[in-house]
Amino acid sequence: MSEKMAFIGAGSMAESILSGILASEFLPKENIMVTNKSDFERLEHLERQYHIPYVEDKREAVADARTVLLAVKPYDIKAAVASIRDHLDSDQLLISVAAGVSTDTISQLLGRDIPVIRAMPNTSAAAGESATAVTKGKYATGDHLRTALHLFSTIGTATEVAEEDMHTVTAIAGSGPAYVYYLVEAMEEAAIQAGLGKQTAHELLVQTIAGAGEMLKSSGQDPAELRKNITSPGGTTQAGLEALDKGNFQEAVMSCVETARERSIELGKKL
Ligand SMILES: NC(=O)C1=CN([C@@H]2O[C@H](COP(=O)(O)OP(=O)(O)OC[C@H]3O[C@@H](n4cnc5c(N)ncnc54)[C@H](O)[C@@H]3O)[C@@H](O)[C@H]2O)C=CC1
Ligand SMILES: O=C(O)[C@@H]1CCC=N1
Repeated sequence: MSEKMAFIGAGSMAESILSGILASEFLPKENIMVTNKSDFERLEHLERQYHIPYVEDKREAVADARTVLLAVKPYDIKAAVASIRDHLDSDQLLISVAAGVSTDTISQLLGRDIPVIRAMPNTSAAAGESATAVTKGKYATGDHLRTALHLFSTIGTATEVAEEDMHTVTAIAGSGPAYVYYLVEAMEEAAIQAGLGKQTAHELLVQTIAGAGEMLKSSGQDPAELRKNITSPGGTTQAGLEALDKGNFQEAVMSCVETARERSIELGKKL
């Protein structure tokens, strides 16, 4: 079996993962095949951008692949699995990144004992900085799990979680980057309204977020401690945090995570 990898679905998550894989040199571009449903513009974009040959015939794409990565929307999973099911063997590994969709559901759709791993990466994979959680289905072995952990560790961190925790993981880590970007958008807007140039505001915020992330990673301090180190009594930070509290910041964020988690559960049930 070659080390080839086939992508079923050529959208933003597929692009983030494959660009991360290429940058990390986990696989050369010749070993990656990408298919899509009907949007050939996406395939042409990937070919132009990453020189990845696209394949229109799914049989051709999966026949040769050791790993098949399913990166279609949850509502397209049924059709996508149906289109590859007959071309898969039990010595191949199917990895799904679809939000909410359980490994049992995928196994049922496959109707065969193909090993399945469910993964939840995020788009920071493109920068080698995804926080990916993985869980294994009933036909997947420890070796399959290690293969998936290895693959995702080339594009960030990779952690095994229990399948029941995947909805929570999706809410905080899969969707998480979007909440950070939303915060940055709001801070940028406030700075611009106060008269700061857009570019200056943007550059300061990018480094502020990256620096805070680095402190969370490397300081050994928890977030509350790091926050307290910045908050002088009666100072600017305290004033700002009090305004956030007035706007029920914590409740809003907790409701954001809980609502995203519930949506993940719904997406899995809708199939
Ligand atoms: N975008 C993100 O940040 C993340 C997305 N995910 C999951 O990744 C999956 C894909 O999401 P996106 O890339 O954002 O969606 P997208 O809409 O950008 O891409 C999905 C692609 O799948 C293709 N497709 C649909 N049906 C197909 C079929 N039967 N065969 C082959 N290709 C087919 C579509 O043409 C499209 O290009 C979703 O299930 C999502 O839950 C997981 C983690 C993060
Ligand atoms: O919004 C979504 O449904 C997907 C799953 C996690 C991030 N994007």
